[in-house]
Amino acid sequence: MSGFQDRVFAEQQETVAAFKFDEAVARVFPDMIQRSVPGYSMVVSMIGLVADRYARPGTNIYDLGSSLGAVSIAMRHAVSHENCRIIAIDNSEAMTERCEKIIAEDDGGIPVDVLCGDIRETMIENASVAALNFTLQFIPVEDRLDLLKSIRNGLCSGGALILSEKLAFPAQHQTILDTLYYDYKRANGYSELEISQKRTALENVLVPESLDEHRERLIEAGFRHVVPWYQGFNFCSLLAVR
Ligand SMILES: Nc1ncnc2c1ncn2[C@@H]1O[C@H](C[S@+](CC[C@H]([NH3+])C(=O)[O-])CC(=O)[O-])[C@@H](O)[C@H]1O
Ligand SMILES: O=C(O)C(=O)Cc1ccccc1
Repeated sequence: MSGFQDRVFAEQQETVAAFKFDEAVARVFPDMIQRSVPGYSMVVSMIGLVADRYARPGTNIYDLGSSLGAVSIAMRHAVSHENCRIIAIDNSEAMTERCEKIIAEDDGGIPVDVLCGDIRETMIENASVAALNFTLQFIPVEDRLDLLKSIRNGLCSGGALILSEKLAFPAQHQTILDTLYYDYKRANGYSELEISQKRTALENVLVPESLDEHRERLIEAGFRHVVPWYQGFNFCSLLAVR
């Protein structure tokens, strides 16, 4: 994967525009996400492991909001079942163009289709596994339930959704976790200016919700079990089983 350093918010901007997954972000994305999401690499590789447990032969495996395809690559190396197909979808052309090339250079066994499109308009079918790895947080809150229902309806019985998100907490815990999260960013080389400009850019774009809100919505969408399996500061990952 490309080795460009994330300097997207390094220079003072007169007005900070809303965060977009454009060319500038896609170019530095591996560095940006690695330095911005505690436990990102581990979560991605664990998704491979979880996918192999829930995948069924002859089914589809969805990577929703795939960015550069890190989750698709982890899954295609970890899943051992016959005749599976991975479908990686993202609505950023800058991401899917790069993702196509990265997937083409990877030697994993399972075919991966990279599609540029909106996951809210994508038909999920014959699926045993779906991953929303830090994607649902960018979907407008009012659209989240319908998306989860469409995933649930496309999953076979016993199929799994892996949902990773930045979480919101009650005020006192939020303060503690925000402090630790900014420490994490600083420890990864981000300046105060970068931290503050990115925070502004993400306002109303990345909208975190509480663990209870996620749990309740997943149950309302028809998932039987919701199991939190990872938390690093304010980031978590849940396994929801149909
Ligand atoms: N409506 C939408 N339809 C399709 N894609 C969307 C939509 N909205 C946002 N996206 C896409 O969701 C991705 C979210 S990043 C996922 C990381 C990846 N999963 C990873 O494991 O590396 C998370 C982050 O950057 O924190 C971006 O590529 C958006 O273009
Ligand atoms: O940087 C942040 O504040 C985040 O919440 C994580 C992130 C990572 C990559 C793109 C957008 C947000």
